[in-house]
Amino acid sequence: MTDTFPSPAPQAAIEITNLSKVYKGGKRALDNISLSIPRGQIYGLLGPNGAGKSTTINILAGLVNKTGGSAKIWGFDIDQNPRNAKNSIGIVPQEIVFDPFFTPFETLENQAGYYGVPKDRRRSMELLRAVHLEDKANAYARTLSGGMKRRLLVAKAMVHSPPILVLDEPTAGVDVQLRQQLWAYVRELNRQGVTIVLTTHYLEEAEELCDRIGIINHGKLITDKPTRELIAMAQEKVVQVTVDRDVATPPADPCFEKVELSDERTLTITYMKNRANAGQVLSAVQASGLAIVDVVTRDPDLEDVFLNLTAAA
Ligand SMILES: Nc1ncnc2c1ncn2[C@@H]1O[C@H](COP(=O)(O)OP(=O)(O)OP(=O)(O)O)[C@@H](O)[C@H]1O
Repeated sequence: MTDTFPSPAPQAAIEITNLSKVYKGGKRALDNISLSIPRGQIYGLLGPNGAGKSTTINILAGLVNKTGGSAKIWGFDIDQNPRNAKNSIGIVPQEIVFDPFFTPFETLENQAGYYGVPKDRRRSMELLRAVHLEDKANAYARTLSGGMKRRLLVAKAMVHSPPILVLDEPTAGVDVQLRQQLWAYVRELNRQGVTIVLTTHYLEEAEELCDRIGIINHGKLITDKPTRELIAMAQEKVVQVTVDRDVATPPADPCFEKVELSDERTLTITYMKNRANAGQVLSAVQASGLAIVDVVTRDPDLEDVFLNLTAAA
């Protein structure tokens, strides 16, 4: 598939430089964002409600006019080369919008026509199969469930075989099983060389899927790092220690950030990994006269990082 993509094949699939957006009425939705999304990755754009994620994507889609900065899609500047920029990207919007009187097959054929894909190069049935809608090919779109409509939107975004697929909150309202199917397809596209950009509220989803994550808050990019590095930034660690007898008052120690009694014999201790390590924490428990029977640790996850970063910004 990759060799059918438009050239040049740049290092960055998307390059955003000092991008700003002030809406009519004065709302500054994006404040000087610079971001480079590497080719071939699954990139997650995260942020709380109203952070500016959809604004960023809508600028790339040509649906919202930026008020400052520039953006390149697959090396094509969205102002200087809008046609090639548009042909290089497929966008799955947050809102479900279809003409309800067309069937899924017709919807894809119409979209292919819009992009000027010749009839012999169209892949409508193949795409419907890929998103598990083959048996609905000739049903009216209005009879599809919400999850089916969303999968049809993904197929619709891929009719012109773009090298970049952007999904704006693709799994909102999609049940767990369909979500898994959707991600399996997205992963498959990525394996075929398609760069994926997605926005999501589901941190677990981003953590599981994305190679790299950018976090936007109040229109500013507050971090942009490989997922693993981001998770390593979480400083809070939690260790649960089961001891050999009932405890009335939990022990105190300077290396504990917080200590709670989860039950009579279980201490839940939070410590900062830049200031203490598990060995020190356990020694402190033993030094208080308690013998340790069991230890369970919990690794920090993206949620910890996200909360820390968005609270600090
Ligand atoms: N057409 C508009 N006119 C004025 N303000 C807008 C418009 N669209 C969005 N905004 C504002 O710009 C800010 C960013 O909105 P945006 O939709 O980009 O955020 P988001 O990160 O996608 O949020 P969500 O996850 O809720 O979709 C918000 O404060 C929003 O209210």
